[in-house]
Amino acid sequence: MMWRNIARFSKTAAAAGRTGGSRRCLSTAIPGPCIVHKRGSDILHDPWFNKVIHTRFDTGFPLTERDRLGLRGLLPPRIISFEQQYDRFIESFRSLERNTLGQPDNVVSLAKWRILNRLHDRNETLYYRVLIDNIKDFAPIIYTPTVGLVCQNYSGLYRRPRGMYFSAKDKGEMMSMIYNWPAHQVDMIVITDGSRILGLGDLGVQGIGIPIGKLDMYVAAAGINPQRVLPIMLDVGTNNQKLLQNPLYLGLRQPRLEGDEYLGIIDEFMEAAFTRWPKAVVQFEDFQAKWAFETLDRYRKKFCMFNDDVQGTAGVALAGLLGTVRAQGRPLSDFVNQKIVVVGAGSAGLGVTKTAAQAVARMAGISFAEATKNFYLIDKDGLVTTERSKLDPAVVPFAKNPAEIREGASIVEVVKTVRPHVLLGLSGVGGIFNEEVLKAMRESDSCKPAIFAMSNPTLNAECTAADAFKHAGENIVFGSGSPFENVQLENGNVGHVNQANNMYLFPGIGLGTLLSGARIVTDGMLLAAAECLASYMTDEEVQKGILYPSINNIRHITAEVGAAVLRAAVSDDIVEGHGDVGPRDLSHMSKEETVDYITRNMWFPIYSPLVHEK
Ligand SMILES: NC(=O)c1ccc[n+]([C@@H]2O[C@H](COP(=O)([O-])OP(=O)(O)OC[C@H]3O[C@@H](n4cnc5c(N)ncnc54)[C@H](O)[C@@H]3O)[C@@H](O)[C@H]2O)c1
Ligand SMILES: O=C(O)C[C@H](O)C(=O)O
Ligand SMILES: [Mg+2]
Repeated sequence: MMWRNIARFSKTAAAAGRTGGSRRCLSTAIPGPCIVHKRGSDILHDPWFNKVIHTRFDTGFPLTERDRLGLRGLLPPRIISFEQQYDRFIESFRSLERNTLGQPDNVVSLAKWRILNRLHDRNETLYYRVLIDNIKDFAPIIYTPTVGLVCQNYSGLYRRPRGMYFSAKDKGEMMSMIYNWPAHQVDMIVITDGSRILGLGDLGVQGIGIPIGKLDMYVAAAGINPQRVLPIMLDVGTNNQKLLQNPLYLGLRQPRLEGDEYLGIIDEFMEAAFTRWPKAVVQFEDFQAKWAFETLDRYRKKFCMFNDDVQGTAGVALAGLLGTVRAQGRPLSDFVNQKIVVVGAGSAGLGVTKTAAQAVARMAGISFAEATKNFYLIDKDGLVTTERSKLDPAVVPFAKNPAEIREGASIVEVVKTVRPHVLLGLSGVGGIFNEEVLKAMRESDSCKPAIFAMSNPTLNAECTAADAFKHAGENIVFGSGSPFENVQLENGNVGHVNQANNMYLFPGIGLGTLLSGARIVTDGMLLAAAECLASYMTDEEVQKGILYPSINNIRHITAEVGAAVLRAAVSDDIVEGHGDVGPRDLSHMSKEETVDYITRNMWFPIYSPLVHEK
């Protein structure tokens, strides 16, 4: 049963195999050799080359390889295949599930994270293979929601260093420090300063779990070679008093740097990273809103970077919003008439609202100011109106006339007055879409009201899926940032849960950018990614309330998104090519050829014969 899964993916491996000479350990149907500069026990301690499963000593090194690499005698004689190792790991995972039945959710989630992390530490090939083949089961462990718990308990969990740390104490040293990273080539960097980890707030240096989890998704979804990813923690201090007082806290014990001092640290890191790896793509992740916007503005024309919370989330939400129009059985052009209430005006909420209003402006051929008419923005002080003092300039276009609804109106007041088609939460406040709010959505002007509770992790979701269907009605469309089970409805139907998470876009944005060799990430590339996701589902699926593909198809959707991003980069005339594939080659590729090019460049985990070279 388990093995059938692998066989299916082996076909993908074959399809993804012919990638030219630029990568040494690429997957092929018959795997080519992998050059290794180590021998003997050094190989066994390197998770990239190691073929030993972590829970037992069963080893995948054949005898010839043991001879070649000086391993003979260092391992017990029995040899088992990759497939047997795979099955053994899954068996031990399932037995852990059985043994922890009935224990508290947090305990079970962390136990599952530990067993996967141990495999990650010991044998990357097997780790990524089980992750790819079982992405639906394992994404909630290595990514949202468990990754939040891991960050909260970070000091006691990580057994091996992973990623790089640049702290305020490293000022002036970063250009040389960056050369301490052992890999010669880096393709994808995910960086955080730990200031807004999911909806959990400032977790300081413990936020490193987020770049690690995002990069695991890059490997699983986009086939980025795991030897070429780099998680980064910029430690500029923390304002979390509990952490500052915790003797076990591993980060700098000082309040966060602000102003020019803060920017000086990030500037120095960016210069260092792009000096060593000029072709890398940098993803900013989980920065508090003011720095998310400021750094995006500061770097987006200068470096190849994007902010996932602002831009990735906006694209996924826009695809979801367009999907809700289709779910109502209305033409897409009706999007311009949808009334949308967004709760949360931070990096994600504002990014979504702005992008959706831009889409309305484009579709209706009206100005951005006119397009903001149907959007209502609510933050911690309630509805934003022009009466609000000290309005953030980015919020100004969305501020309502207080004569229409009062300044600071609550969510329920706004929902009752506006009767919106969509209620979308990016507030980080768990349960804020309470029974009263959800019941008010029954009076929506839409025949299929949409509720998006996009905050992470699960406890921070604005409502649960079950509550949404129970209180707002069985005809709603539902999306959440963290996974929930589908809901069995009283009318006999299934209430479908969509995971409205930026994981559907960031891997394709990163991969398409990388393989195009684009100098920067343009609005056109981001829009192409969102449009690709929006058109991915069939009308039939959308009518059932299924707005996004199953996570089991994440590699396929990522290839499509990556191709759309690449083609938009070609249209924007900013591509420099990748490896042997130049800008002219890219511009001559048809849509299908681009998808094929992207797919062939996805790394796939299989054991390669190791050949020693001095
Ligand atoms: N699903 C996804 O793909 C995705 C992507 C990005 C962010 N998120 C989630 O969105 C949440 C917010 O992220 P962010 O970066 O925008 O954070 P942020 O801190 O920048 O913004 C939070 C916003 O919520 C508002 N808010 C706080 N309490 C509120 C309340 N009681 N009522 C109404 N509004 C309130 C704040 O005023 C602020 O405008 C987090 O939980 C994050 O995990 C999800
Ligand atoms: O990390 C996620 O799951 C999505 C998003 O980037 C977030 O910050 O919540
Ligand atoms: Mg994020």
